Amino acid sequence: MIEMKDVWKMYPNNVHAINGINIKIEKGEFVYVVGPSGAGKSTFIKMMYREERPTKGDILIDETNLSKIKERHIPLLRRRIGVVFQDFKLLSSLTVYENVSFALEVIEENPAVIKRKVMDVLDIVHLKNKARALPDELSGGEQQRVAIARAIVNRPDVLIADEPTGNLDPDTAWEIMDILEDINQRGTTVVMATHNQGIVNTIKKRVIAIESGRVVRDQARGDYGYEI
Ligand SMILES: Nc1ncnc2c1ncn2[C@@H]1O[C@H](COP(=O)(O)OP(=O)(O)OP(=O)(O)O)[C@@H](O)[C@H]1O
Repeated sequence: MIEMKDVWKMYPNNVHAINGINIKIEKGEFVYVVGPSGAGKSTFIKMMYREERPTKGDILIDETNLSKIKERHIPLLRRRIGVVFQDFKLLSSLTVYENVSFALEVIEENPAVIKRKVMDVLDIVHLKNKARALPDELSGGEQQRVAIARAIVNRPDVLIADEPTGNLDPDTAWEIMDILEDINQRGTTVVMATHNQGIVNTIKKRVIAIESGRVVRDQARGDYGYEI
C-alpha cells in the first residue's frame, strides 16, 4: 500500500509543486496519474521512490515511512519499487541481458539463479530472443520493454512509470500497455503518469488527476478528462 498524508513539496526555487496531497493506493491497483503540463505529476511520482523528498507530510510504502529512511537504506527501497521512464535510460554499451542482470541484486545468488531470473523477465516482455542485442539495435518499443524488464527483475511490489509511452508511436504504446497490464495482473501495483488520452479512455483504471499540485479528481475507471 502507498499512502500520502498531507504531502507538500516546494522546490528550492520556491515553486510550490505539490500542495497538500492525501491519497491511498492499495496493493495490486493500477492507477493513472493525469493532469496538465507542470501540474506536479512527476514530482508526485518522484516522491514515491524517494527521488524527491516532501517539504512536509508523510509517504508510506507499506510500513516504511519514506521521510524517515536513512540514505543507506534507499537501495533496499529501490528493490521494492521499480521505475520506468519516458526515455528508457538503458546503458548503451551493455546488451539487453546485461542491462537487466546489472539491476539485479546479485548478493548470494548463483549464476544459474541470476540467469533464470533475467530470462524469466525477458520472457514476460517478449524479448528472450534479443538477449544478446545492444540497445541501439532495438526499436523504441523494444528498448522500453528492456527497461520494464530491468524494473521488475527484483520482483518489486510497485512499478512506477513516468510517461512510459511518451516517446513511442501509438501501436507500440498499446504493446507497452499489454505488458504493464500483465505485470499488474501478476500482483504488482502500477502507478503510471501519462498524457495518453486514448489509452486512459480505453483501458479503464483508477484516475488521479493533479492540477497545481492538488488532487482534483480521484475516480475508479475514470476518463482522461482533458482535451488534447
Ligand atoms: N527540480 C526542480 N526544481 C525546481 N522546480 C521544479 C523541479 N522539478 C519540477 N519543478 C517545477 O515544479 C512544477 C511541477 O513540475 P512536474 O515536473 O512535477 O510537473 P508534471 O505535471 O510532471 O509536468 P509534465 O506533464 O510537463 O511532465 C513545475 O512548475 C516545474 O517547473
